[in-house]
Amino acid sequence: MLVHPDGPVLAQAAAARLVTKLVDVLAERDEAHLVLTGGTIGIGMLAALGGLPLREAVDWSRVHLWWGDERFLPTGDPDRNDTQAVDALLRLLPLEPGRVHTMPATDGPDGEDAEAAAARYAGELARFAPAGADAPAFDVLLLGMGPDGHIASLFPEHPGTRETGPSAIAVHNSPKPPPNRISLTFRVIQQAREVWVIASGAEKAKPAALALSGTVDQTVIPATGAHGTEATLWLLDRAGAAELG
Ligand SMILES: O=C(O)[C@H](O)[C@@H](O)[C@H](O)[C@H](O)COP(=O)(O)O
Repeated sequence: MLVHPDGPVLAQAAAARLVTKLVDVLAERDEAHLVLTGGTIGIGMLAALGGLPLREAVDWSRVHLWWGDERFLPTGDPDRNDTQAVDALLRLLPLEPGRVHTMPATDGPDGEDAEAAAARYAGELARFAPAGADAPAFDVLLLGMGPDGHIASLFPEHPGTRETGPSAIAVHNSPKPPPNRISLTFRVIQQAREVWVIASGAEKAKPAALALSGTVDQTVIPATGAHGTEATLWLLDRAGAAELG
């Protein structure tokens, strides 16, 4: 766990860490798989990366971008996580369009059918999966965390937290607007090599402490289920870490 003084410093430090990590991954492998998150600090981190000249150290054309969750809205809607990511950073990067795997929108081939859209995304994940798997082993999977302890669009006590089958699911009646979303499931999140939870602010202190205590089920505090196969990193600011023992 790393604790930084405040949200802006946290965003800068996480951005610098991500650049270094991607450079390391690309030195070892032809391609890197990175999962982005929405939310204030998640997008703040991307904006910080946009301001870092060091971002040019990464060969972005070899980076696959995925999303941990998406607000199921039309393409270009300002509330979509991908729209915010493009505005904050992606428009500045020399990405390979075929490696930018946005989640479907309500004006896509499946229209408003979130189940079909989630199944379509599951198919996309499977296309890039190693033999025997149905999703890539993501090098870094970024997650914001809500004040209720949710990660991606897996909300406390919601059916999605019990889903063990598909890699991507439709989520309805989300307590955080908009009500319809698409999310990766715990199973796929937990197949990532590294999971980084990034959280800032006093309202995150309690769920962070509960999740890190290891005493609460992931169906109750979903952030408990945020872990990777090689590393799990919590990146917090002082306010977010205030209730840790
Ligand atoms: O669609 C979203 O909003 C997210 O992807 C969500 O999981 C987010 O990361 C957390 O809710 C934290 O958001 P804040 O940083 O804004 O609290």
